[in-house]
Parts: sequence; C-alpha cells; structure tokens
Amino acid sequence: MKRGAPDLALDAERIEVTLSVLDGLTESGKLRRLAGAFARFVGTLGHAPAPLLVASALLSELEGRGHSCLVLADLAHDPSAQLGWLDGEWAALKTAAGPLPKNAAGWRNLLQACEQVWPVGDLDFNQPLVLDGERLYLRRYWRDETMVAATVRRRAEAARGIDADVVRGWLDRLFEPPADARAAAGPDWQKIACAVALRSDLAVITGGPGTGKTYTVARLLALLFAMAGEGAAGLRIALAAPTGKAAARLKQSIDTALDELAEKLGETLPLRELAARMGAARTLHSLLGARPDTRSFAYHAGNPLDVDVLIVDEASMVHLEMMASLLAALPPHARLILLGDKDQLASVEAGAVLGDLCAEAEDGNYAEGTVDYVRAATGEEIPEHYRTRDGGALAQSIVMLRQSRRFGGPIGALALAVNRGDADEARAVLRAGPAEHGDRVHWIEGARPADVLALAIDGRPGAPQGYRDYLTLVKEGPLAWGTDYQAWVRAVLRRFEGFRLLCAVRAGEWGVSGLNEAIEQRLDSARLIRRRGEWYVGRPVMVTRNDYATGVYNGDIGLTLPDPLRPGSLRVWFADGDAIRSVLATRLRDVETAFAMTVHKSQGSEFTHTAMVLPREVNAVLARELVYTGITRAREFFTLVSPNPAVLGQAIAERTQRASGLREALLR
Ligand SMILES: Nc1ncnc2c1ncn2[C@@H]1O[C@H](COP(=O)(O)OP(=O)(O)OP(=O)(O)O)[C@@H](O)[C@H]1O
Repeated sequence: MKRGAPDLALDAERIEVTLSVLDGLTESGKLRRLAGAFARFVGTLGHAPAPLLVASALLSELEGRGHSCLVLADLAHDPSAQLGWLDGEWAALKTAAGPLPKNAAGWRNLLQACEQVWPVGDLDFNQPLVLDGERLYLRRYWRDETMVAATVRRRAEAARGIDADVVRGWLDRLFEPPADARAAAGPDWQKIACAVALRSDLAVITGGPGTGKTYTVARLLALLFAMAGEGAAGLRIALAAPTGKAAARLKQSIDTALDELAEKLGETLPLRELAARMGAARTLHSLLGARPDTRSFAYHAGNPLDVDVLIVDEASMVHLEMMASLLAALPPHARLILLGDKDQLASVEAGAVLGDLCAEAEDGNYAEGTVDYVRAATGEEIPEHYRTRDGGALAQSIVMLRQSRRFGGPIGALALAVNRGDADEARAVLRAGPAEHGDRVHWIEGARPADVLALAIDGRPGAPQGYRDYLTLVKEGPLAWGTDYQAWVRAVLRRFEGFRLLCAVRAGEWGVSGLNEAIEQRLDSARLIRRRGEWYVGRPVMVTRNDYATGVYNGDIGLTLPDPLRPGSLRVWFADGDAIRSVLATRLRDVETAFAMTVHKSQGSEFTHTAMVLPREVNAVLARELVYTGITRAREFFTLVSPNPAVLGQAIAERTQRASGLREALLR
C-alpha cells in the first residue's frame, strides 16, 4: 500500500459523511436545498476536502439569507448563532468533516490550497469561489461588490467645479429662512445636502421618515436646472425606485414639491416645463430594461442609459446585484443621487449597500474642504463634532437629514428609541397611552388571536381604520358613486391604504399565513366578504413574482373587484400613483392574499394605521431594523400586537448583521 493511501481513504469517508450530514440538514430545513446542491457541485470540480464542502454549503446558505460573503472568523468561531442552529447541527458537521481549522488564518490556508477557490491576486482560472482577505465569496457577489466599491469611490472622488456663490444665491431662494426655533436645533442639513450633492458624481441623502428627503431632492433638482442655465431644457433626468409603489410615491412627492416651488419662484425658472419633461418614475427593473427569465438587462456598460441625472428613492431596498447593474448602466458623466433610510431593513436579496455606504453617516466625518465649501455655498456651519481631519471621499458625498417633520409625536419617539436599541424607552412610549396630539401609538400586550382579528376588522378606539372600512365601500358598489366605476375603484383602493397588518414572520398563528386565513374566516362570517374558492370580491392580493405578460411585479398589491364589462368575472385593480390599472384575476398566477403581509414586503409603503404583529417566540428574523421598519410604515396610528411582551425587548436588542466586504472595500 502506498504511503498516504489511508489518508485518502479517510478523506473519502469524511467527504461521504459530510455530504450525508448536509443532506440531513437540508431535509430538516436547516439548510436550503441549493446549499446542499452547491456543495455537491463544488465537489465535482476536483478534489474537494470535507471542510471545503462545509464552507461551500454555508456560503450558499448565507447568500440566501442576505449575506454577500462568508467571514472566515465566523466559520472558525461557531456560525450556529448566525444560522439559527440550536440543536448541535454545527457539532455534527464538525464531527463529520474531521478537524476543522481553529481560526481564520487556518481556514485561509486550507481554502487557498483548493482548486475550486481563487485567492485574489493569484492566477485566475475562473474558479466559482473567491477568497478575498478573510472572506469567502461566490464569484458573482465578489465581482459585484468589487465593482460597486470601485465605482462608488470613483464617483465620490470626481470633483465638479462649482461656484459656491451662485449655489448660495439659489439655495437662499429655494429654502425658507430658518425659523428661530429650528436654527437652534442645528444647521439646515437639507440645504447642506443640496450643496454637497452638486460637488461630485454621487450623492447619498439618508434620513428617517419625514426628514424631508423628497422635499430636499425636489430643491436639488431645481438647483440643477438653475445651474445648467441654457442647458436646463436638455437635462435628462430619470426617477426610479425598487418597487412600483415607491416609484409612484416618489414621482407624486416630487411633482407636488416642484409645483410649490414653481409657484414660489415665478418666472425665474421655468420649473413646470422642466418638470413635465422628466416623465414618470420607473422601477429599477423597468428602467434597466429587465428581460423575462434572465438576469441581464437591456442597459449595461456597453449600452448605457440615456440620462444625466438619476435619482433613486428607497435605496435601502436596492440589493448588491441590482446596484452593480445600475452603476454599470449609468454613463460615467451622469450624476447618481441615492435617497433612503439607512436604518431600514435591507433587501431580501444579498447585500445591504445603503447601510454599508452610510456606515459613518451618523458621524458626518466632513473634511475641512467640505466644511469651507458648505459655509460658502449655504451659509451653514457644520458643527465641530461632525468634522474630522481625515474624512474619506465617500463621507463628503453623504448627508444625513436629522429632523423629522412628520413624526413629532409618539410614533417618532418610538422609532427613535427602537433605533437606539433602548427597549425601556420603547416600552415607556408604547405604554404612555393617549398622547397630547391624539392616540398615535398603542400596545396590545399579551394579545390573544381574537384581539388581532378585532383590530384587523374594526381598528381600535382612536384609530378606527380596519378592513371593514374599505369592504363597506366595496359592498356599496359603484352605483353609490354615480355609476363612475373608476372613481369608486380609486376610493376603494385609497381606503384600503388606511390600514395594514404587518407580520414579522410568515408561518404560524402570528404569521402572515395564519392571520390571512383567520381574517378571511372572520370577514366571511361577518359577511364583509363571500369566499367562494380562491378569488372573491374584496380579496387583496400581493404579487409574488414579476410577470412581464400582465405587467405586474413582485410586491405589487391589488384589490379584486367585479369586472364592470363582464358580469360574473373579477379584475384585480392596482394603483400607480394617480393612475389605476387592472388585470383579469384569472390571469394572475403568482399572488397571495394580503390582509396580512410581512414587514419586509411593506417597505416603500405607508398606511394611515399600521399594526405590527410580533410572534410568540423570538426568531432569527426578528431584529431592531425590522421593528423600526414596521413602526415607520405608520402615517398616523401605530399599534403593536404582541402575544408575548418579552419578545419586543429581545427583538430590539438584536441587530441585523450582514456579512459584506463593501465597507472595507470602500475605504481601500
Ligand atoms: N424644510 C422644510 N420646510 C417645510 N416643510 C418641510 C421641510 N422639509 C420637509 N417638509 C415637509 O415634511 C413632510 C415630509 O417630507 P418628505 O416627504 O420630503 O420626507 P421624506 O424623508 O421623503 O419621507 P419618507 O421617507 O417618509 O418618504 C412633507 O410634507 C414635506 O413637505
């Protein structure tokens, strides 16, 4: 027997056992199917030691949970917490795969010797896995992350010559002079954001709900028109957002703000004509020319978009792959302006680009050059504690708006407490009862299922909106609207926006599926709906998959109403800002009932009364960002429903940490 043969046999056995443990984890739902399949695939590409199979499966699993890479230190430590594995799954894998490296350096040594792994800097054979420093990537995500980092850095560093005096002249006209009370609250960050945004090819304006991101960007647009002088009429501006709803909202807010500005500025700037040329806001998919069933877009580096300025709202929802496609399709001369709330949940897909870009936004980190320019261009003084000697280029392109104009009361206080991780304060706000300005937040502690059903149907005292509201209008029918069918549809859709039940989880009694079923039953017995099979009048549905044939996209929400032209058949109506459109119900394939929906899917939407349901037990998805996102979906009333009051504190204590190398790469 040759020397080393026993090792090979042992190796083969470990590979075999590891694959079977991975299969077991897939069977029990601890790993997604793709993760097991990917490990097997890696095994077919040459000799794959068992630890490589473990790393491959975990990398694929984490990618499915929104991480763009696997941090070797996490692998060396114990990834159980990150994976929500509580029953010895990691120990079983360790035993199967044989001794695993004890630290990140050990993992690095092991991985860089594998033929399926490309250690960055070595000869590239197009291996599927990439080892960059102490992070392991699927090649696609490494490529996207590297591209996004390099493009963002280049854009932030691209200084544009700006005449600060001219900017100052316009900003003084575009913004109201500060009221005394507000002046005391700090500088006018909105004005600063406009000035800062002019200086480079990238601007990021972040802030919580109601801090005036749209208000500011409308002024920034006016400023861009004004600074373009004769060229203003030729300025090609595109508005976009990740979802149709968010796009429609962006367009509506910008139109309203520009209209007000046009009134104010009079003849000085033909804002109305300029705004009219902007066209509708689009989803990012539609802007980039998504093609059915492929990941590629019609617009890319070789066929760039025809724009000079691109404004993207709700940028927190833009995932890594989409951001890479967007940056690739943007012509080098075009400005990119990202708007979003860095504290909101990131996209379901891998990456948390806005969060990574804004990692230092709270601190400002403005360099002396920026402080001087801001002073000259706005008359505002950036306070000492937001300055630094060595602020990088990216920090000079980011402005955080810090004053909410929408949430002065308990909803804002609650959102702030959650964001700070202050569970005691959050509980205090929730328990404070009716506030001076009306009963804005309310907590149903120790809720029973009957409580949530009552709330969903009739709202609660002080916040009367529930689903009865729109269903009553549905029952009245279009005749009550003077036979104007479309006016009735619009009114029904508007009322439906009055209330929404958001869940943290999908499964179970306190999740989307259980609550949808329970609410449907209750509405049926209250005769507010008449369920006959899957489709019925009044059924709200959410589209779960883009369908190019019918023009509906993942996340779109519509209401099922009788078809006026074909008695007996049903159409689903969707609102697109002011416009409405419909699809025959039977043509919609990938939809689900949407009385209750996940907080994730509610991003980019707001409802007059938002009720958020937490589950009975803590869960891997429950984290501060989720609770914050749910609360900030409420326009006037927020109700928290929790069967187990302890879960709130536990959720607020958790932060969503997404593994990514973007922050580090941005600083390189
Ligand atoms: N400087 C300001 N002066 C007066 N009103 C303002 C100012 N800034 C914002 N507002 C008003 O505050 C409200 C919220 O502003 P806006 O919609 O721009 O915030 P936002 O950050 O885009 O919010 P969201 O994230 O919820 O979309 C709007 O009614 C807007 O007109």
